Amino acid sequence: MLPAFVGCCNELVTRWEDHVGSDETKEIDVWPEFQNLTGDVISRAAFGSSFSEGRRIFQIQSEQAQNVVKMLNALYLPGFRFLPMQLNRRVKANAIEVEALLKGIINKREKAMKEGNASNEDLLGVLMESNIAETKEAGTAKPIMTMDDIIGELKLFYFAGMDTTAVLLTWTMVCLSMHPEWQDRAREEVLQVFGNNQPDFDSINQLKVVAMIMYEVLRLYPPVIQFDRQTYEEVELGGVRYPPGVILSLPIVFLHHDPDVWGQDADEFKPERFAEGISKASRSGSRAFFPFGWGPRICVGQNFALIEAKMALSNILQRFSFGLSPSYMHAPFPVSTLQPDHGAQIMLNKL
Ligand code: HEM
Repeated sequence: MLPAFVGCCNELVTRWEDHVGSDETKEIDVWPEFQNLTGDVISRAAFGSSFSEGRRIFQIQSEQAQNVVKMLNALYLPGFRFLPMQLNRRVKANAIEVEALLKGIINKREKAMKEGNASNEDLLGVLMESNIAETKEAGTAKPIMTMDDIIGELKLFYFAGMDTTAVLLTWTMVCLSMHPEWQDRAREEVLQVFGNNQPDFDSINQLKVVAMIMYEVLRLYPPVIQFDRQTYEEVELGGVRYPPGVILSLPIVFLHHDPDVWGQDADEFKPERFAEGISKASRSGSRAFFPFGWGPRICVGQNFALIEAKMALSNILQRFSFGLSPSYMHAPFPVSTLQPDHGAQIMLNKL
């Protein structure tokens, strides 16, 4: 996965350098930039050499997420989604195109595996190899994971892994623009650890200030603002008995802003609260901080996301200083993730 991170981050900062050119300072909307970055990273990590086909998939998946939000915000009428309205037709056409693209990639890989010249270093390779191994172990002719299962897993990785990390990076740039003293501290640390060399996997964990900043951004602007659980048997919670089938919502964003847990300065950007780790940051220990969920279904991509975000931020801090553009309007808005409603316009200065 590391070459995917390094290659994509380098492309991003080189493009930004070209964008600033010989000007002293130049505006850029970092929100679509980070969507492209995280889409590229997930495409390379998932599909390796089929990266350009992967890119088309993430464009469609992004559009699908917006379409779903449009549908949820529309007046609900039973059966409405089956009518041949423009939005319904678009959603259906998108779903067909993604399935066809994914089937094409999987078939190509299957053929290459049979011919013995496929790499299993990407997610698709890992999924297909483990499927073959598990099917052999089970001694059945029918594969354990069907084509539809593999397609479902790949789609999930796009949905789960792209916009989430893009919003983390976007709010980090916004917060560091609003708090230049933390931007300076982060840059100092990055330069101390990496100098002007390419940030590498082994040393990324030495970044303590950057980690504190990322946690504080994840607390204030959790990319996923709530998650749900459904009771499968009768349970008692906080003195209330719930029958099976009840959906319970955990509002991450409210808990992350609760003054009883975080103190009266709960709404302020103060990365120093994480100086001694997550468990000492709040009055409730680590129980009040769950940007990646909790329990057996906790986010499987959390390390992937944090390494990717730290690597991208380190590359940016090595080359640029930045601040908010006068055109920036602060409007966090929950779409499928907590996104900047009017973009995130940042003024970049080459160092
Ligand atoms: C800052 C970035 C990210 C955040 C905040 C985030 C957050 C979350 C949350 C809250 C959940 C639900 C957990 C639960 O129900 O307890 C989740 C699930 C998941 N995430 Fe992430 N995620 C991020 C990045 C990623 C990345 C980069 C990937 C893939 C490479 C990924 C893959 C997944 C998958 C596959 C699931 C479903 C796990 C399951 O149901 O077992 N996520 N994520």
